Amino acid sequence: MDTLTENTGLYTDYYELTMAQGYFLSSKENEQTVFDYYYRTNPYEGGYLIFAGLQDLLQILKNFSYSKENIEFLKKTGLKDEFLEYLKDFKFTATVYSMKEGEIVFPNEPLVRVEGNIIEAQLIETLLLNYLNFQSLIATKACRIRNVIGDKDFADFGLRRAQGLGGIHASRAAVIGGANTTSNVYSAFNYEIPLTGTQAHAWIQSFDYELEAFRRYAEINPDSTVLLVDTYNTLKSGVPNAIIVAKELEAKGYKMIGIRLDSGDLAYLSKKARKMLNEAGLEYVKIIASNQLNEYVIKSLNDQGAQIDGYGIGTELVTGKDAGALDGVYKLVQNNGIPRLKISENIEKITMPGKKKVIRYFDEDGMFFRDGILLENEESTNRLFHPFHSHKHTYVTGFSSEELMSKVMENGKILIENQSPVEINAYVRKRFAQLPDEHKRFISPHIYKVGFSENILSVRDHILMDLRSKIRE
Ligand SMILES: Nc1ncnc2c1ncn2[C@@H]1O[C@H](COP(=O)(O)OP(=O)(O)OP(=O)(O)O)[C@@H](O)[C@H]1O
Ligand SMILES: O=P(O)(O)OC[C@H]1O[C@H](OP(=O)(O)OP(=O)(O)O)[C@H](O)[C@@H]1O
Ligand SMILES: O=C(O)c1cccnc1
Repeated sequence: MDTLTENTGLYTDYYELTMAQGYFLSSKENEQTVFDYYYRTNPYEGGYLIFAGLQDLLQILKNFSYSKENIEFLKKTGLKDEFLEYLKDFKFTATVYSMKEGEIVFPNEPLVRVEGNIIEAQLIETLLLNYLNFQSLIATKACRIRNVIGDKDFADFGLRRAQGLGGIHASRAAVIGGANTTSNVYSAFNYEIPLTGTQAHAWIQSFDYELEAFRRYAEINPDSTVLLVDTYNTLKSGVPNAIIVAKELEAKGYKMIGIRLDSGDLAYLSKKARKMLNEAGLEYVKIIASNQLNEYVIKSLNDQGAQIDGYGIGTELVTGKDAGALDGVYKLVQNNGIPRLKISENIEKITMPGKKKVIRYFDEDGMFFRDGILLENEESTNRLFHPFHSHKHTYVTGFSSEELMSKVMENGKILIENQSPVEINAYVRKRFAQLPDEHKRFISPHIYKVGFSENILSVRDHILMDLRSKIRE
């Protein structure tokens, strides 16, 4: 499910429409085209990406069409009647191949391949990038955070600081990457995510006494009480009052869930609060921390021996700080059966032509070893090569392997089962356990190697030679 359910064809940049019109008026509308989606640089200076956003994307592609009002609007923008007539009955019917949502992926490998007529494949560029780039960025941030949180609770608190409506997708992606719950009611409803909530300072401020505010909250929510203890003085007022209320709950047969620390030195305060709670026989009361947290602060809190059982994380999670955006791109790699490429001044930006498949090779312990990019019709390869330095290569004969992309949409029909973000996260966890630790570290992670088959490089080099000779002519 998603927020946009019908006539989603305007979710695009205008140049996609002007190109589509151009293809149509040049009688190219039946040309069969292949586009690849991939990205070039891991966000957060990290060593991997969690691929996310696929299910939302497929849903919106199913509804990629134009209403009467849409067509009237497009007419005013200057698009021609003949093309608008074509758009009136437009439906997205291309075939889509993709990595599984939640797959751990690496730069320069195709994550999604779209095969269709040139108009439909072109028109969805912006939408595909908008969905996959953002959710993958946030899922990756969440995975990095989960990596330092271990098995403790991790709630997404981000909606208030998210980039507008992006917050709805951010909460979904946060759970795919590793958050257990969200405070975002809309996303919880839309995507079946477990919902949690404590209370803000306003609740406590609205009463004359902190104790009165705590008591009232516990009376109304006896089996889900988490008390925010830092409104006046965490150790002198908040924690002692929370202990009184926890004891009162105990007398009524309930167990208070926890307290929340939202300012100050979280290591110091959590240790002191733990001691006070334990001395009162409240070992079961959890300490939740929030306040501008990220993977680095949490790692430092771990190093300091902080006594924190769960985290609420907002701003840094849902804005993908400090990456801002994922540089995913969507490039034409084949037209009417002919592999195509794009040359660039920047050698890294030369595209890989043709229909390709991605094979993951595993070492004898089942850990990721290499990813290989082969031509789609290649059965296997013995060696994987660096894209530009052919002396750098690896033998992959004898390694167990898995093909990573499969068909997920055909003729407007979604071919995969709908999964909740929590279910997708189960796959992330399974795969993350197979990623060697050296790719997970925050500082200078080891680069995971993605190699190419000899055949694919030879196709590329032939086209390059051909293009260069044309430029010289
Ligand atoms: N022991 C600690 N070690 C490392 N970082 C910490 C520790 N305790 C808190 N932090 C982090 O330091 C930052 C403190 O920020 P800041 O000074 O703005 O908060 P505050 O003054 O305690 O609270 P606020 O401004 O929200 O009332 C937060 O990002 C917090 O997560
Ligand atoms: O810090 P984040 O990771 O974004 O987590 C969300 C923050 O939102 C709430 O604060 P609020 O909006 O009341 O502002 P505050 O920072 O003044 O507490 C909550 O108490 C967290 O501190
Ligand atoms: O439930 C909470 O405690 C919460 C939710 C959003 C932001 N800050 C806190």
